[in-house]
Amino acid sequence: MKRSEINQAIVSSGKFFKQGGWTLPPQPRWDVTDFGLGNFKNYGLILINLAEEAEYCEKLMYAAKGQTTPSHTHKKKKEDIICRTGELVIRLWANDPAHDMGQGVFQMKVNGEFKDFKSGDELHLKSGERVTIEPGIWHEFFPASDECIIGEVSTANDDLNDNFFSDPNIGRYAEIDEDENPIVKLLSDK
Ligand SMILES: O=C[C@@H](O)[C@@H](O)[C@H](O)CO
Repeated sequence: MKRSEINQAIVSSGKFFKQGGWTLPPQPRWDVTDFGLGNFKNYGLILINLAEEAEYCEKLMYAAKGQTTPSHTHKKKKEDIICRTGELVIRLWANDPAHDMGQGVFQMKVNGEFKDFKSGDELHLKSGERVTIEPGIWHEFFPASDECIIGEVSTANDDLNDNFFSDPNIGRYAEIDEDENPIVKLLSDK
């Protein structure tokens, strides 16, 4: 992923956050990723780590229509994914969709109430709605609206060691082609 694309993503998502009244903290901890796939328009996510403590974590995220966060799971982290602005689609599986034949049946909390799901089901979250994802549940998400602000409130976050993707070609952080100077230092920058 080119540094110019990262810079542009920070500027355009920053405008959208501002427009929606989401004031960012001083020195936001930006994390912009194409999941190592080199196709940010289709596989991309912009994250800001708001709180990172040993017990809990909070993130604010942005995705534009067409950008999927590919299927993955966490072994330790339990998280609420919250649609803050726009509409978000989340696909859920009981097992790795690379191997799951759609037999898994499970329950998950949506807006605090248990609902039944089977592997591959899509959940549409409108602004203000949330889903509680238990460790071991596989999920991918993408906006149904042109742009989407997504919240995450979770137990401890460890992006280096607790993200397991279905696609073995995926890496959590982007490989960066330094075609221009960074406008901010990313979490993944040395
Ligand atoms: O589901 C998404 C989240 O867990 C993100 O916080 C994670 O960084 C995506 O790899």
